[in-house]
Amino acid sequence: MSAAILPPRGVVARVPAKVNLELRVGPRRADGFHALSTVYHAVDLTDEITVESAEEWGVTVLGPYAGRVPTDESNLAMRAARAVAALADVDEPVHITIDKSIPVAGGMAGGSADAAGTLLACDSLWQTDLSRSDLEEAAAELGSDVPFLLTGGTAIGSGRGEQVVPVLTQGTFHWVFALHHSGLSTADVYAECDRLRADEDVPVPEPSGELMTALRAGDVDQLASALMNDLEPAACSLDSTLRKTMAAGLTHGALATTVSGSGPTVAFLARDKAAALDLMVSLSADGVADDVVHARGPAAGAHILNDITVR
Ligand SMILES: C[C@@](CO)(OP(=O)(O)O)[C@H](O)COP(=O)(O)OP(=O)(O)OC[C@H]1O[C@@H](n2ccc(N)nc2=O)[C@H](O)[C@@H]1O
Ligand SMILES: Nc1ncnc2c1ncn2[C@@H]1O[C@H](COP(=O)(O)OP(=O)(O)O)[C@@H](O)[C@H]1O
Repeated sequence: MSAAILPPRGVVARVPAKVNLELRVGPRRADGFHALSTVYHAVDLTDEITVESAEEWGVTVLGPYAGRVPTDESNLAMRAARAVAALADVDEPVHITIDKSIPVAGGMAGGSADAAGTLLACDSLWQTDLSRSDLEEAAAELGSDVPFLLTGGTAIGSGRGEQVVPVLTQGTFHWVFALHHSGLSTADVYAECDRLRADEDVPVPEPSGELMTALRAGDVDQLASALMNDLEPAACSLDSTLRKTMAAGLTHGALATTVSGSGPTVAFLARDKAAALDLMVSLSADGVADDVVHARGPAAGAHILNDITVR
């Protein structure tokens, strides 16, 4: 007698953080967003999202950054769960537990990552018949970089960042991230970027060929010379400590540095794992960041780890 196939009581998803290898910011559009050309790169610094059937809707956040994440309806994971319930016409409350390692408001899409992981976990828990494109559309409505976190790997983002095309990447790249727990508001950094470029004629951005060549070849030195982020001056203008952090990493042998997204996380590219670990020790000794972590890219996008079918 085959065991009955029980629907899962809970589902666990893992989702990566991201760094922007290239972030070209165009003019602000009529809808308030900026036209972007960016190259996203997922790294194996991850959050784990557990979604379980419950008597009422709720969110719990675990980990070192828990105190800085809302647990009401504004939580991006809760907004994602509500979105799947509405799309699939489901009325079954869930409790969402976020085991968080991705820094909050750090420029690594931490909240967007949780939204992407929860979209997948709820879709699996409720065994909906939503298509991948249904989930991608829901992701784009939750945030401009949420669709990339469903995809993972390395990809070109355009539009406001929600249009994602994967990019062929050879090899593994070793990164060191210098975290600043103060955080920066993404909207404030974009506004500061506009202020700093007020009298410039800002072109519609296009991806650079040098970066694509470096990624296809897995050439870390060519990648180092291709990193760029138009939001870097704005992030540094709002957080004056970033330039000191960036300089320290270069002094200690990082191949290159860039502010991750809207910051304040500072990303350093290392030649290999040994160089990354040495750089972590030096940066920690310098005291130029609140925390220093090593991560590798590219990493997989949001994916289901397992179903919890315990009754
Ligand atoms: C800056 C980037 C770079 O990848 O990442 P983070 O640093 O946030 O991780 C993204 O553009 C962030 O994406 P995301 O955080 O999803 O932004 P959204 O929630 O869509 O928008 C938040 C706010 O950022 C500004 N915004 C966002 C995207 C965009 N193309 N232009 C903008 O001007 C708008 O003020 C918007 O109200
Ligand atoms: N699940 C979540 N994880 C992190 N931040 C969240 C979450 N839900 C809502 N937020 C709010 O979203 C804001 C931006 O979060 P985050 O995506 O981490 O920033 P960034 O895009 O700079 O990485 C935070 O200030 C936080 O209050």
